[in-house]
Amino acid sequence: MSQYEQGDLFAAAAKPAQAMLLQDLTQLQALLQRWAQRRWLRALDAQLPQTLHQLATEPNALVWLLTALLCHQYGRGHSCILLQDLLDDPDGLLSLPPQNQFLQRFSDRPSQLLSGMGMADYRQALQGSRWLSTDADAAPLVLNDNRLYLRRLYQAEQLVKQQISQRVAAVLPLAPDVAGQLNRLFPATAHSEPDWQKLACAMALQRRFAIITGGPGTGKTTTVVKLLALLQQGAAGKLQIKLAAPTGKAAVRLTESISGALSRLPAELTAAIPTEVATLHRLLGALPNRRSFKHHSDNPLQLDVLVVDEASMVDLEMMAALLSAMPAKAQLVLLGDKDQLSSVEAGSVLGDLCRGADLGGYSADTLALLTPYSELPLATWQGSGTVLNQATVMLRHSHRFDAGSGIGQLAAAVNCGDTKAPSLFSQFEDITLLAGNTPLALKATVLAGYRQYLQLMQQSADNTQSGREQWAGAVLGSYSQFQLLCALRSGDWGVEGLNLQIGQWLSSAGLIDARQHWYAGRPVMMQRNNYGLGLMNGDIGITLPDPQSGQLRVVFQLSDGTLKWVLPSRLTEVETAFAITVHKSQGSEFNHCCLILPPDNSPILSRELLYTGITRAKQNFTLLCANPALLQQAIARRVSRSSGL
Ligand SMILES: Nc1ncnc2c1ncn2[C@@H]1O[C@H](COP(=O)(O)OP(=O)(O)OP(=O)(O)O)[C@@H](O)[C@H]1O
Repeated sequence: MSQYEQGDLFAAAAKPAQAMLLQDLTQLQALLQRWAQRRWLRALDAQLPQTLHQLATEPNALVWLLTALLCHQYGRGHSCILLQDLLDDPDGLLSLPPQNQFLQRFSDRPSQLLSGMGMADYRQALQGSRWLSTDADAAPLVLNDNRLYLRRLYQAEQLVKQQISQRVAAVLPLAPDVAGQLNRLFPATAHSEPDWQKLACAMALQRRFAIITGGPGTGKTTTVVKLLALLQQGAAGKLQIKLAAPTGKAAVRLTESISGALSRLPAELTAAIPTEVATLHRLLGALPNRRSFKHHSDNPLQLDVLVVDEASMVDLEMMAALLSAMPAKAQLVLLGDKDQLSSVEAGSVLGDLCRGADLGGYSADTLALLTPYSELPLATWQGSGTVLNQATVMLRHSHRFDAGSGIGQLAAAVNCGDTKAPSLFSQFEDITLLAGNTPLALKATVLAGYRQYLQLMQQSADNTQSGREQWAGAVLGSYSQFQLLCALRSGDWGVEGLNLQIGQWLSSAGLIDARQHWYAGRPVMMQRNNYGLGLMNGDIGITLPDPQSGQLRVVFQLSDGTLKWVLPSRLTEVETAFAITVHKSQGSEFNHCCLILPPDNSPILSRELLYTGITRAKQNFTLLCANPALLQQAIARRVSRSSGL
């Protein structure tokens, strides 16, 4: 009999009923089922302890509970549970009860169940468990420094740490005339700040791993193109350079922006730089129905330099797969905006890697690498930053948004937690706040936003191949002018409710006929990667009547710019995309973005969510918000994901 069953663990517990529950597996299982029925946990979370128990019996109910909670946290994007956080604020950490139920009173909240527990209780329970990995035994849980992991995630985190440390340790030699070349590509300016683009280039030239982070329009692509030109010039032969992005949509965007950046450089510098961008899954060679890839440490990628854009969307396991497939001598450059929401899957890798990047935190050695290329002294950026700070440069000046741009000002104010940000709406024309009567305002906004592409769709295309492609391309282009974003998935204010409502409004306006599940004009978003079709999670297509056959097809734009026509019946995992979550909008930009916030407070409303939503807009941003007080609360709230990076 374990100590739990003897009851001494709960001797000091204030709530005997909860203590009983943690001594009795049957009662605990019933509790997990109850939480799953309330949709507090996924069925998978409640089931995992049972599945593990069948493989290796575990009599301790506390271990069962921690395992189910760990799986729940993994589903919410956390790589691990910090046991101290679980002790301090279980309900807040676990978001149980969840966002839409948190105002109700429940007597079986985690805080009540776990009250009276201490760190020693957790450690004692876990260390006695067969589910905990030891040096000799690869079990499913890992306890490291009071962080509890699923072993897969722990291994991925270790691999990322180890690989990056190794890559950052080496300093690569520079070509003799690199200072002159950098000066030609980055002419001196009268700015009072160092030229961070030039310094990012100087840093990445000398490292096998570098991160160039910055907000929208800060010149990440411009800088990386110059970097690639310099690397190629300094190389003995032609370099194998590859470009990648986490989603198809992000790949299309990078292709466009790389082509734009190349056109601004002299042709002799750009000849060897590719414009073709692969998704990470394709680059690594995803294997059907498997987590592993064709390329890994024993079969590395064949390349000299890899640039990965939109790195904030790369989750921990993908980053581990990518790093292990990198040839030891090759250079990896990550581009991304560290302040955006993290990946949908577990991990907040870019955010974690860039922690402290705002301050520089450069060691004397790193400053010695950068100083020869800076017109201004860099002493204020010296510090005792992490190993990763030594490979990271943050671009700080947006060249896309000038001082007259409300989008740029609003994004910056939200990002630094300035609660006066809402006052900017009255000062700029490109940002609009619609507070108060939200349904009416929403209806007017989406009808105006989606009318144009639907009317274009109704103009028939000619029957020729080129006529069909031109028409479909124009409809897709027109769709991307406007997008409604929301914070939640379920409920009236989530994607589910909003898509239904918008479908009805557009039908009443005669713009679509939504009586069938598939109808002309229905925009859909892929919810999973479909390698057979070459479509990735997050890709948006539009259902169109094929002018040649008259049948409905869903048309997607691929990363090389071509269109793919797919039979609707082949698309099983798609959702209507009149409204999409901010999470799913990452990697995309729209001329006009409208973000709608729910009327009630919710932990999901955060600074990162607002910032990511605002920065999806290129020309106009509208915020629909029934309760403006929520805006202040969202700006003040930060997302934090547990990880050991
Ligand atoms: N140093 C600079 N001086 C003037 N204009 C610049 C400079 N750097 C970049 N730009 C311009 O700013 C715009 C945005 O640059 P770029 O696309 O490189 O930024 P980005 O950070 O990659 O943007 P995104 O947020 O879309 O990823 C481009 O029009 C580019 O020409």
